[in-house]
Amino acid sequence: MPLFNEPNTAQPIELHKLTLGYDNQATVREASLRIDTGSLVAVVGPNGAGKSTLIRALAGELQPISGRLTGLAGQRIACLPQRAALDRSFPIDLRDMVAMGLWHRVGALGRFTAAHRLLCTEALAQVGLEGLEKRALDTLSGGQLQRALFARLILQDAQVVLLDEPFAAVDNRTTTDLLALLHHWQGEGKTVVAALHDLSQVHRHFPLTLSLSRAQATFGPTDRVLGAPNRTPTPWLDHPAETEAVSGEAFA
Ligand SMILES: Nc1ncnc2c1ncn2[C@@H]1O[C@H](COP(=O)(O)OP(=O)(O)OP(=O)(O)O)[C@@H](O)[C@H]1O
Repeated sequence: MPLFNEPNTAQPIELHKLTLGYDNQATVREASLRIDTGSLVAVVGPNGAGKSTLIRALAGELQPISGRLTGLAGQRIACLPQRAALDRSFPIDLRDMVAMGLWHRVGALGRFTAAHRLLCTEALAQVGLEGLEKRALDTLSGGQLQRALFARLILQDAQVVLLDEPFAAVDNRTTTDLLALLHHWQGEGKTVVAALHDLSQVHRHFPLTLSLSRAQATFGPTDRVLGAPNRTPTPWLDHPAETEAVSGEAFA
């Protein structure tokens, strides 16, 4: 059951000759593609190919070297970074951490009401953590913590959900449950983009794939981008990741 009933005003995300990188070195070069609203997209590629870089750009945390990224302005975007930066020794309980997802509703000066508390309880129940509201963060297992971070994402109720390796070092049961949540979000019309390493998981759950290799982006239906399931070697093994220098003139 959705916790919120707001109209979904999401728009397609478009990359127009988008070049991303650091210190004028292109990690993703001149990518042009369109991600329709309600898409479930895997971003794959070898280590260092630029998956996190792309997620950071979509989250608005990294400015392009050149090109444009459109369709994200005015949309609520939720991003779960890789190995989510969270100090587990911070003295708050699980409900307080999850409640941060309600920031857009409560605001800096707003009052945290009984209705907000109930939303936290419901979100925790949706990820299988009912009854653990008062638990300190440092008493949670890795899988429980990841479930809690997804409960926070539920409360963020974003139109675009960005996930950087959300299932790394997470047990199978948790992964299965959280994948179901991704499908649920897609069913609600949210756009979900997740950087992933497990290609069989991508084949099973992600209809669309954006593959990054040699700074090039290839986007389309997963079977077309990655080949048939269980194909070996992985598509990019012949082409190890590299960055390309961006000439000042070319991108002036
Ligand atoms: N803050 C930064 N400053 C400079 N270079 C960076 C920075 N962050 C990443 N890079 C470089 O950009 C390239 C892409 O990194 P990125 O983290 O996006 O790759 P990735 O595909 O997510 O890798 P992995 O699968 O290992 O997480 C790498 O060469 C990396 O060293």
